[in-house]
Amino acid sequence: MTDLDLSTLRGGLIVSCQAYPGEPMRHPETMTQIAESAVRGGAVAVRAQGIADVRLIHDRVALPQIGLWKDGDGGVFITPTLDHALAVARAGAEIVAIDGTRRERPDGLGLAETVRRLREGTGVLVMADVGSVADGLAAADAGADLVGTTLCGYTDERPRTDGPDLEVLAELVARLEVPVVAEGRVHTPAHASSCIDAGAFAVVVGTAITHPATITGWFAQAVAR
Ligand SMILES: CC(=O)N[C@H](C=O)[C@@H](O)[C@H](O)[C@H](O)COP(=O)(O)O
Repeated sequence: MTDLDLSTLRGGLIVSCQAYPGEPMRHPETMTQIAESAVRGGAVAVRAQGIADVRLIHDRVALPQIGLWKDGDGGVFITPTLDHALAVARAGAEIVAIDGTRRERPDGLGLAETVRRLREGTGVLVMADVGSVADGLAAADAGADLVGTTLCGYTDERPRTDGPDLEVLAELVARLEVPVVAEGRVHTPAHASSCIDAGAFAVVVGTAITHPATITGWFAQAVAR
């Protein structure tokens, strides 16, 4: 059962601390150090992937955590089943992020049933990662506590915008009562600020803060002649 007061996240920066399979930084200790650094920088919460990372960050970082478990990289892969979600909750995440699209889930459960059973079993809050306005409306109907624009540009419903998908963000903000979190391709402080201006409840930044290989690539490209 979480006693997280969501208002502590309002208007704040959430830092997503993730490394991908095969990468040098893919280690719970490393991701925990990144999360500890995010605390120093003023994050209000962190987001982390994988049971070992979620557990260690829960033990060591005194901030609320959005946990997820990525399984696979195509189709429904962000905490794809109820069992994945229960495991993330048991590892200590106060908020569990799950795929919140309208696509069929690998365990055949609907989103509403997944949300209900996850919440009943653990008392966590549920963040639905969505790829479109239609997804977001359906996820709120299904009972999600928060809706994130995380999957906009990663399903076939939206183009992959250069920067956050402000159009989906603003429309969800206008149409939903639950908090809408901006996530995905927030690459600069100006992007983050524009998400808040569009009404985001909070802004998640991953790559631009915690993924040095990509950031290095941006700079390498800028100096290339
Ligand atoms: C689509 C997908 O798999 N998104 C993942 C969700 O947890 C992460 O790989 C992203 O890094 C995260 O959403 C933050 O976004 P960005 O790294 O663009 O700031």
